[in-house]
Amino acid sequence: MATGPRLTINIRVKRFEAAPAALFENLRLDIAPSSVVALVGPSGIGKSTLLRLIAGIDTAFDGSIEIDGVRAAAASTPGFVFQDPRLLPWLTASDNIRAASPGCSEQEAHTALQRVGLATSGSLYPHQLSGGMQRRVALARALAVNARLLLLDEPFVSLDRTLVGEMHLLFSRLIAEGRPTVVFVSHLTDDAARLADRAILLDHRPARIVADIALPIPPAARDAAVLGQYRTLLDSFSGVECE
Ligand SMILES: Nc1ncnc2c1ncn2[C@@H]1O[C@H](COP(=O)(O)OP(=O)(O)OP(=O)(O)O)[C@@H](O)[C@H]1O
Repeated sequence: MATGPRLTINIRVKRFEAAPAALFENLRLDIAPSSVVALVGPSGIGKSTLLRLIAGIDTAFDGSIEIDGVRAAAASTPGFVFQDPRLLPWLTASDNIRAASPGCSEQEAHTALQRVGLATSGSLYPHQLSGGMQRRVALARALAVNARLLLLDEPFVSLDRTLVGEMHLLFSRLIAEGRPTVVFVSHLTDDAARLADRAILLDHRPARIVADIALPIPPAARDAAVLGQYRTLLDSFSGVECE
């Protein structure tokens, strides 16, 4: 079975020009292959920036980030899911996927859509898709780019409760099937309790890891009692919002 890569993060300094203080200083994080890591922390702490650094989109920092030993900026592009779907309105769902992934055939785009339950929607344009379907296309697009490493920035934000539940199930299934390495940002401990096998809580400025919590029971085996325990555990460290 395919497994995701190892991430080795060693940020000596990350500072935005004109910012009074560094965002990160001496931040070290080793992420094991095929683990699912939730990045949790207050707004503005640097979670999205950390995802962009891992993705190699932002290279303006002192230190190194390696994906299976290869510098992030030179490694295979990860699958990235943004807070909003960012679909091009003039392209069909299938062509949106192909546009993000040069060399992706129609058949491969179809397979990616099939994996997110949209096998019959490839010829529809974004305005013909519901909000939840657009999120699924965005996920299919990320899978087509790189199904081994997924970086997700608040992938469930502004979805209603039913859709969030559906997306949790979809992610759990895809993660169990493909065993990718996943790093996802969320401000809700519920997302981490349901999906992650490790939660990293960031706080302070420069941001520090204030808790590194293992969530060892596989997501499929987490019943209401386990989820309750995990949420309580995560809230006790983070003080962040819980659903
Ligand atoms: N391109 C940029 N130029 C200057 N400052 C930036 C830039 N991107 C982010 N920042 C600043 O870096 C800090 C961290 O931003 P980031 O978006 O990474 O935080 P976050 O933890 O993801 O926040 P949120 O949960 O609100 O999305 C913020 O103070 C933000 O203003």
